[in-house]
Amino acid sequence: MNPANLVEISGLSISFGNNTVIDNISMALMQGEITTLIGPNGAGKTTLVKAVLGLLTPTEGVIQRSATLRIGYMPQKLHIDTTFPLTVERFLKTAAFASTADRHQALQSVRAENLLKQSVHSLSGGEMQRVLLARALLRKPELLVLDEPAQGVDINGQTELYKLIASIRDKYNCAVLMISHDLHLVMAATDQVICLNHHICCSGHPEQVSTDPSYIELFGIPGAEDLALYSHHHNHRHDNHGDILPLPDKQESDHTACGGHH
Ligand SMILES: Nc1ncnc2c1ncn2[C@@H]1O[C@H](COP(=O)(O)OP(=O)(O)OP(=O)(O)O)[C@@H](O)[C@H]1O
Repeated sequence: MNPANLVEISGLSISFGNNTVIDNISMALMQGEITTLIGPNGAGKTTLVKAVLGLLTPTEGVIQRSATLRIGYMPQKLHIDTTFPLTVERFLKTAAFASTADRHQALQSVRAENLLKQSVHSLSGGEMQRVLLARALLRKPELLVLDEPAQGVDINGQTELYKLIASIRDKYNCAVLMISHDLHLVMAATDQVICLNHHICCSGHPEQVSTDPSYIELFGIPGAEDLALYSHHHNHRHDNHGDILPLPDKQESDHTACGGHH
């Protein structure tokens, strides 16, 4: 394993019965780098994240983690019984073992110190996400895993949240692996984008991915035709289920192909 990597994935496939959800994926997560997983519903993003967390066993392939890797995980949603009175402070106490100073520091890192005594039930979408992020930070993670961190947050709050995630990466020098549906919002705060549709359709810096034909095919950016597309060799296309089909002919391949790394 390369010592610069915290996690190294090679040839990973995960199937549920006959359904291959992750198909021969290789990638690495590096210290200090933000990796964003992007892909349509059902593409396998959460499955891949669960495998990285060690919650799912690979059907094929290997996931290597650095020996003492500490992971902080922020779930997509947390359902808390509304009849159960719970302040942010108590909520954070239920997470990892942490001192009062640690809790204050974590809340400070997400700019939510003022919420300490507030009920979790009265938080806005954006505030709740910050508290969940603070909770993930209590473990002093080397790898922070975030499943759609901006879900339920209004558009201004989303931009703020992604900036916050980038500042947390700077402060903790941790790796970040996050799932997002919105590349243009995360662009400024991402080093590596992996466009997933069971296999890796394309990957690289966000600018590169956002102009990749396979990304445009999946997400249909308005006005994509006006973008200067960078071209590369396409060797397949997808049907509506994301399954791989051979290219029908050369002309059609420009708009239906999924190229990039395999
Ligand atoms: N434990 C499981 N057993 C059987 N099928 C599963 C299981 N977990 C996930 N799947 C299936 O795997 C596919 C990928 O699911 P996954 O949740 O990884 O997708 P996703 O990319 O995160 O989707 P979304 O964007 O909708 O959250 C789906 O078709 C799902 O039904």
